[in-house]
Amino acid sequence: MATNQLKEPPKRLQYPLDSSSYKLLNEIGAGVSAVVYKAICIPMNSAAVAIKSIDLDRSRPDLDDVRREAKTLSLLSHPNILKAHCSFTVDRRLWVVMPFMAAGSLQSIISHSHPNGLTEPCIAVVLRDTLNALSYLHGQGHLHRDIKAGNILVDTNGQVKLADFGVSASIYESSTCSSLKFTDVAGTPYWMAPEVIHSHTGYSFKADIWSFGITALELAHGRPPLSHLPPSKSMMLKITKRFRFSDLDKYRKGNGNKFSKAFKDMVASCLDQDPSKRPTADKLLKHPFFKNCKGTDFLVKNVLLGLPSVEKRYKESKVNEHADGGGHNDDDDDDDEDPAMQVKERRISGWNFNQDGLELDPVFPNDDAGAKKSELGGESVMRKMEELVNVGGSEAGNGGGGVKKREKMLATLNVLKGSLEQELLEVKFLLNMIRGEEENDRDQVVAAASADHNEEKEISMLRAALENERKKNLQLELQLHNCKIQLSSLNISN
Ligand SMILES: Nc1ncnc2c1ncn2[C@@H]1O[C@H](COP(=O)(O)OP(=O)(O)OP(=O)(O)O)[C@@H](O)[C@H]1O
Repeated sequence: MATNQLKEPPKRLQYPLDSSSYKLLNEIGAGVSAVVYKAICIPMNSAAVAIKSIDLDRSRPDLDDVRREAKTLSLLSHPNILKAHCSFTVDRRLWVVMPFMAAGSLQSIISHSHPNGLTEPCIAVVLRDTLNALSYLHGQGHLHRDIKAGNILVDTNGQVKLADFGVSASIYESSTCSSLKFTDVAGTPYWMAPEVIHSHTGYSFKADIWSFGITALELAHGRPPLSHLPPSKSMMLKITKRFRFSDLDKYRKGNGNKFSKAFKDMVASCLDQDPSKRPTADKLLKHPFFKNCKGTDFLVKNVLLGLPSVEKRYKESKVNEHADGGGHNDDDDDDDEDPAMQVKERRISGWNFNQDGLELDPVFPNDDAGAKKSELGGESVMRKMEELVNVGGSEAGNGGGGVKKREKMLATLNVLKGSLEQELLEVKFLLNMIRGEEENDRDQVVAAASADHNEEKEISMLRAALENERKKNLQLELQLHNCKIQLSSLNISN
């Protein structure tokens, strides 16, 4: 009606920007550099709020970036996006005041009540609403950069909202946009897309889609893939370099069969190694998996009913953590391992999604597996090339058969070339990692002046590792060079 159209839009309530207007009630969560509290806002009729208090010394944000981001955020509005009421600094902490989502995050729900994951119809509701939020964000030209169950919040009425947008983007990212810096502050890179780990090109919309796929696995299995690996400063190396077989067994749940083909297909499309092949959020929303998706009341009946409050769950999780002896040891590094265990480790060059098992499979450099990615290690590449050259020489004058052989060689050499290029990228990535760690250690040694023996030992070990990687790099460049010569000579003779 005309009268309705003339009505002023409801004014947004301005939450006070001073800490004395708020009363902190309980701690309800904690991340690497932030603590989340349930609180009340006294001048707002004691309305319940959640306050994320971020340690600015640990997260080193550019406050101008935070302000700019907050301003952009205030212009966004979507039912599935949690918008902060306001933010302000309190000493060396940034307080982000948000609506209180009484059921907490999906991560806290599954870790408390569904350790083996949610059922598919519940997953569908959560993922559909998350995709609605993502589709809106991407449509407005924004990335989320931190999609995970810990950032999907639920209210008691089953409403699902994506949180931490903007805050994570500007606070947790260094201005140089180096994805490796992520390990300093944000903890675990389990949700990171391969292109974000392996290159310095940074984030794209499709990296959000990869994280969305990992979140689907997290909701289905109760935790993200590889999360049993202890968090430590070498986390990135652990993910990209070595893999313990005992961990592989622990990780395998063997429950891939309980999931529908539609779900597996939807996750597989998000976890394509090639970002350009991953669907957009809009396209995903049309996937058959979301057909006949239930409403939010379904979540209330099947997940929220009987669930203890978020504060109670957090308290219990703290008690359990203490009983377990504090969980993972941060300094846990496989280098101290029993030598027998080390033998069981192999370098890995990446991860492939295993659609049937609904899990990630490690890719080992020496696996032949169709030689479609970087599975070929340096030595076997050389052997393969020698074989090819020998075959090529003896077949050269054999008319039609020779041409066919040559085409086959050409195709194989192209695969080898691709494989070497990828291997080279990975070695470069490792070199950067090692250089970064070496620099950090060097700073610490200078600061510690008296320098204890262990650190020096560690540095020399890192130097040796760096030297090894350098040699390997050289060798790979050489092999690549030979491969290119081989290819161009074949192209010319064809
Ligand atoms: N607005 C909110 N309402 C209710 N609970 C919340 C709210 N924000 C966060 N929480 C709870 O606090 C927990 C920790 O939040 P935080 O944002 O620190 O989580 P995280 O994303 O897992 O950590 P990090 O972002 O540091 O990796 C969440 O898992 C959730 O249960």
